[in-house]
Amino acid sequence: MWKYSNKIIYRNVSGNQLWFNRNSSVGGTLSQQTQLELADSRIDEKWQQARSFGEIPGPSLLRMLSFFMPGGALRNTNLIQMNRLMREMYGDIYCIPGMMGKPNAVFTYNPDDFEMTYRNEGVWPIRIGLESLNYYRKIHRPDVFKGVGGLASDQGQEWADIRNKVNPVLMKVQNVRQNLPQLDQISKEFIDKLETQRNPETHTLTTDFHNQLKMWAFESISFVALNTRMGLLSDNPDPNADRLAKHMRDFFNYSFQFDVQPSIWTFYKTAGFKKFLKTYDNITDITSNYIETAMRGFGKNDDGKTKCVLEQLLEHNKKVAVTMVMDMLMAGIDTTSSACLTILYHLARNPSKQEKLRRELLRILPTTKDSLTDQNTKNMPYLRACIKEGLRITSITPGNFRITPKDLVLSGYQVPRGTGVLMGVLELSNDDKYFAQSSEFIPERWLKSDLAPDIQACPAARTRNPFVYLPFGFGPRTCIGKRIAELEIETLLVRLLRSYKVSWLPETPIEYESTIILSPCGDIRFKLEPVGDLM
Ligand code: HEM
Repeated sequence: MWKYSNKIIYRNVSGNQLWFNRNSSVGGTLSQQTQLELADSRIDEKWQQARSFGEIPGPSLLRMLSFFMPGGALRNTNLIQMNRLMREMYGDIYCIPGMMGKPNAVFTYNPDDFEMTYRNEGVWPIRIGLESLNYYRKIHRPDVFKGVGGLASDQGQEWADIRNKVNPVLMKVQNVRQNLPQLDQISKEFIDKLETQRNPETHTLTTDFHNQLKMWAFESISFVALNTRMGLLSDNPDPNADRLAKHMRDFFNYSFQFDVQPSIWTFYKTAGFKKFLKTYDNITDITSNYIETAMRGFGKNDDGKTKCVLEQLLEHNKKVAVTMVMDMLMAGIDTTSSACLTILYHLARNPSKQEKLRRELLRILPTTKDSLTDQNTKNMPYLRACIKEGLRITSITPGNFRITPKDLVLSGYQVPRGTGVLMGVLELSNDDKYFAQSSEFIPERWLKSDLAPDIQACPAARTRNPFVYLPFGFGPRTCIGKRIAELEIETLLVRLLRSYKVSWLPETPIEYESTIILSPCGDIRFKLEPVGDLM
């Protein structure tokens, strides 16, 4: 049982002591929403034998701040570089002191710690997410959201209330797969558009491929969430869809600035933060209008068909539907497009693997005019292995976060409840200790059995520890869009690699910027050479 009481745990870096301030909050959001159990402290033998929290390596608050000053070790680094440098300085477990109302955060690169953290996260895992969104919905616009913060930012019972409602709608494979024909149609239109932007002599594109992929991802997720075609892949997109796409881009940039980077907005609403609130307003207004329009069409001509995602969400109530649709749009564009681009890049750099995959795809779609169906997409083991392998090498979410509701022993240290635990999974999934030849793209490590004489399963190249590969997170709070993302990515990759032989043109590897996810950046150029039909 969770009780109403908070404590903040200060860490005395120079000594071994801990001291508690019971009336303070553990993070602004958390203090309002989730109360950490205040049971007796752990006294079992394992806990008592563990080294104290204060002994975990790591900088003091002042030293941490100095790292970001001119000439400091972490000045101008992105999140990935920052974590790597900190790991070099302090080792596989270190602690960063809490600042600006945030709790202390322990960073760990030990899979046993990941397992311990997830196994003890309870039924209402705490992952502090977009605090700006929580502020917007609960404090700035209670008139619209009436106390609902949404999946990404609510905690405790409030989070569980929404999650229980939307799990059957979004996590049930069959319910999500009913969108296959339309997602396939969207992917076909994407290819048709690429054809108009492709130079038939050089086989290169005249437009920004990453941006086109974002439009595909937007069109796909908005169809699933709103049952509406936005027309973003056509020459005449709906003007509101165009505006929404722009606000979504702004949301991503602002969110990095105000939710990830240190910011004073919780104390003082800067002009930049006010613009962010305006962006949230625009997204809310446009999304609500789309929902109203879609609702007017429901009930007509449905001929007993399975209800679409939006109709199913509206059956719970409109508040849940508006919140969830917005969350799907905000979480489902950059993630899916970045993941697709990443997997495509690895296939482009590994032509022999791409050829093996194409053999599978030619069986599924002998001609590009054929459609994808439940039947012909059932058996795509090599494609699924390629997707896993791409996300292993570059998990676009490089780590995951929990506030532990229980006292834990991590890597031999006491970690008191209320502490943030950051699990650096990307580093481990690229470590030869866990995946043999970890820098190589070997989809065969994910196969259960041999597919052909030249496609032999190699599970020995894979770690036995399941906590070292978790691109969609773990447990009751795992990504709610996982099924949708998988369906979208599979559909697009089948269409793209069935239509073109893809190669990577730049001399240098793909680069990433780390914002709220890892996003490909810099010189992104592919060569797309058409592949003919079998007959
Ligand atoms: C390749 C694409 C994607 C990746 C790699 C990804 C990854 C993740 C991860 C790692 C989490 C945290 C899970 C945890 O804490 O255990 C998460 C949460 C979430 N994702 Fe995704 N995601 C993707 C696509 C999507 C899509 C398409 C949607 C839209 C429905 C979505 C919606 C969400 C939401 C709403 C949450 C918060 C869930 C909660 O706290 O209950 N994601 N995602």
